[in-house]
Amino acid sequence: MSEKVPDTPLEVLVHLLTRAKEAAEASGAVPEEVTRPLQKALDIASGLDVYLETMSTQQSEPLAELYNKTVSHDWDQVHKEGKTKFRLPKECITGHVEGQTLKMLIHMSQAKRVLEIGMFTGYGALSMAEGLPEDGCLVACELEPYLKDFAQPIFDKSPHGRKITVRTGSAMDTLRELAAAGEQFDVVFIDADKDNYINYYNFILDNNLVTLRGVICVDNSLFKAKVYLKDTTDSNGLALRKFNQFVCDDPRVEQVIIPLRDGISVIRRVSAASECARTQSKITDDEVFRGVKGLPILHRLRLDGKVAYVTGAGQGIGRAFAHALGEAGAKVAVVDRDQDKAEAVAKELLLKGSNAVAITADISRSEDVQRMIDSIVSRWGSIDVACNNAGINMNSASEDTSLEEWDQTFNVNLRGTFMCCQAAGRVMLKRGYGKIINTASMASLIVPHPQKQLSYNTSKAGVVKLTQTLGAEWMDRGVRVNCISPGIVDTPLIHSESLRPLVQRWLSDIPAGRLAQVTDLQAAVVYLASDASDYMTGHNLVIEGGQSLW
Ligand SMILES: C[S@@+](CC[C@H](N)C(=O)[O-])C[C@H]1O[C@@H](n2cnc3c(N)ncnc32)[C@H](O)[C@@H]1O
Repeated sequence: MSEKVPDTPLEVLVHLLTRAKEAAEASGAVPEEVTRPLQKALDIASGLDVYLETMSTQQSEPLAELYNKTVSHDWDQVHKEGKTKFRLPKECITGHVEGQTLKMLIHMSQAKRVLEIGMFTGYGALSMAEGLPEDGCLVACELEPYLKDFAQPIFDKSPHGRKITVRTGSAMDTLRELAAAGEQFDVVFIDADKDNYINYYNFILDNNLVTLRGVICVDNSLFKAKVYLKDTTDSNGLALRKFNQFVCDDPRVEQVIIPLRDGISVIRRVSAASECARTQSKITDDEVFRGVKGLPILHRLRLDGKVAYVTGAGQGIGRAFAHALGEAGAKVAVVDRDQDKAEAVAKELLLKGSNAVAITADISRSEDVQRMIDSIVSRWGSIDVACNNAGINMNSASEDTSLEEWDQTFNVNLRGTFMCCQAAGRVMLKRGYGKIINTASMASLIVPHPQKQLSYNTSKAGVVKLTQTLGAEWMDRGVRVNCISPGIVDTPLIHSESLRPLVQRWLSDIPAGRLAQVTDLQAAVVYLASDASDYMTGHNLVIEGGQSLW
């Protein structure tokens, strides 16, 4: 069996230490003070890759199949038969630990679009695709059409394979086509012909192929240590040395070389503002250009560290609101009259990595409302976002509506919402900051029919007026009060026997042609909870698929 050619600085080290140890043993005259540390150095160096392999999360089945198929393939024969232009060494493959690293980077950067330059048999491509969200996509550039046919059947076996599109031909041609089509990527992985690395890199930056907050990763940037060994004559080693220096001197970016396998450079663009200052470009350097507090718009919607509560969060709209606020980074108190439901939703949030607590409270009882506010403040120190969502709906013809129904509806929908606004508002006014979001209803604007719900409609109209009044009164003290008015939401309630026949009737009244899903309302609550909506108060944000327009 031919000896394995060392492929990384560490493998070179192991190779050299092994040779030294063999020479020492053969000579028989090397003292123990030398052979013992030599053996220790060899153990450390030769154990590292094995340890990293063992301790990194195991590869998926399709990746394992891709790896085995690649390393057992006769690439020399394929080349001899003229099926590939170049002789491809199986060592080209990124492999398990590097694949897992790339997948992790994709997760961490929350990338949705990835570009790979140099796919080989697709190990890196599939690893990165595994880290992408369901609607993510990866474009892989590969010179050899043979490799596309090799990889595709295994991509097809993976649920992530459909995210990958392989573009065969010269990578530079593909880059030009992508740039002409205005494509942009969050992560670009350069792993093709080494002497073209600088050209790929410059083309990507000059044509904005990588997004402003994107990352370029470069493989083999240590090139078996040849980038820093003085006696290097190897053309690829010299190309990589030149490339690393070029990137290091490039004021457009920051870079770090991670000494994993044969080296991975991670390169990110520095802010546009400093690039403009450097090039003295004529720009209007204001918050529109830089972003408020330097944040791009999507980051301004984040709620990291904010304390929120949602009433009626045990199901339906409230549950969706609680998830949305948690996903945006807030700590969420999940409040419901039903303890089991509140606990179940709080558990869902905890499972997703949010900080959550369940609180049982009936918001029509003033002592429950105060207890809810006090327990949130004592647990998390304050309240930034109050989502007063709990409500009830009863149907009756107006001439038959009992005072009991009227009082019950108003006690929860309007009196309860007022008590929550007041108790949360007192905490917020003291700090001079807060966001109150009430759930009103499209019924505050129109009279939904044919169902009869006088007390519900009037209570929700009251919620809008409550919102407008508090919004105007508290705005100059830092507390914004807005409400969301959903149309008819598709909840299990709607499918009850009595309401089911009405659904068809409602649908003919909705320009959107469907009922609202609770997920249709989630972005609105995050927007109203975030600093991005700071200039908005007393607003009734109607989300009803156009129903109130007809
Ligand atoms: C090191 S391998 C890539 C390994 C791959 N990233 C992986 O995850 O296993 C380099 C690949 O780049 C391809 N390549 C080389 N020059 C190219 C070019 N000019 N355009 C496109 N692909 C190229 C080669 O055919 C080869 O498959």
